[in-house]
Amino acid sequence: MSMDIAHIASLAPVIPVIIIDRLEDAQPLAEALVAGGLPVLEVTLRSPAALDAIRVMAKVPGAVVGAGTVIAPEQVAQVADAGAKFIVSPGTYPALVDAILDSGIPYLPGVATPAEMMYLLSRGIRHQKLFPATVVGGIDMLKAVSSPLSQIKFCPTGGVTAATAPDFLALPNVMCVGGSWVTPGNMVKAGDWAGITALAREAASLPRRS
Ligand SMILES: O=C[C@H](O)COP(=O)(O)O
Ligand SMILES: CC(=O)C(=O)O
Repeated sequence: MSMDIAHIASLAPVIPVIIIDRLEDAQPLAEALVAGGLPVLEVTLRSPAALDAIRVMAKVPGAVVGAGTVIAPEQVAQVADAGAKFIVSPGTYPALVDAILDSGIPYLPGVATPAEMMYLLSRGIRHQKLFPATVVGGIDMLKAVSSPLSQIKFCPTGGVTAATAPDFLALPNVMCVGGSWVTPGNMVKAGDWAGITALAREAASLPRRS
C-alpha cells in the first residue's frame, strides 16, 4: 500500500534525520529506532553509503524509510530504485518539484519563506518542512504563518532538540519535527543501540497537538 506524506508524518512525532557513514550501522540503527517507537527514518544523501543504507533499512520490519537531502532531479530515480518510501529536500525549485511529483513518491519539501510555502501550495503540496527551522524564525515563523497560510502543516527541522521539540509539537500547524538528536554520531560510532532506543523512546512519547 502506498502511503501519503500526511499518513507517514502521522506515524511518529519525530523523524530522525540520519547520516550513515558505515553501511554496517544501517540495520542496527534502524532496528534501534523502530524499537524505540520511531518508524519513520530519513536517510540523507550526504554520504556514499546512503543509497545502500536505504536499501538495507527498508528491509527492517516496521521501518518506513525515506531519502533526505534530495537536491537534484536525477536523484529521484536513484532513491526510487533504492526503495525510498518518501523524499525530503532541504529546499525546493520547480524542476525538482516536477521530478518528485512525477515519481509519485510522497514528498516533504523544505521551505524557508512564505513565498516558497505559497509556491508549493500552488503545486498542491500542503505538507512542508520548515528548514533550517530555528534559523528562519522557528516558533515565531510558524505562529506568524499559521493564520495566512493555515492550510499548511509543517515538519520543522534544523536546530530542533529534545528540549525544544515539545514547544514545536504544541503548535497547531506542526505535524511532526525532524532532527538528528536521536542519532548522535558518537553513539552510532560506539554501536550504542540500546542508548539510541532510549532516546527514540523519549522522542516517540512526545505529545503533539495536530
Ligand atoms: O541538516 C540538518 C538536519 O536536517 C537536521 O538538523 P539538526 O542536526 O539540527 O537536527
Ligand atoms: C535537511 C534535510 O532534512 C534534508 O537535507 O533533506
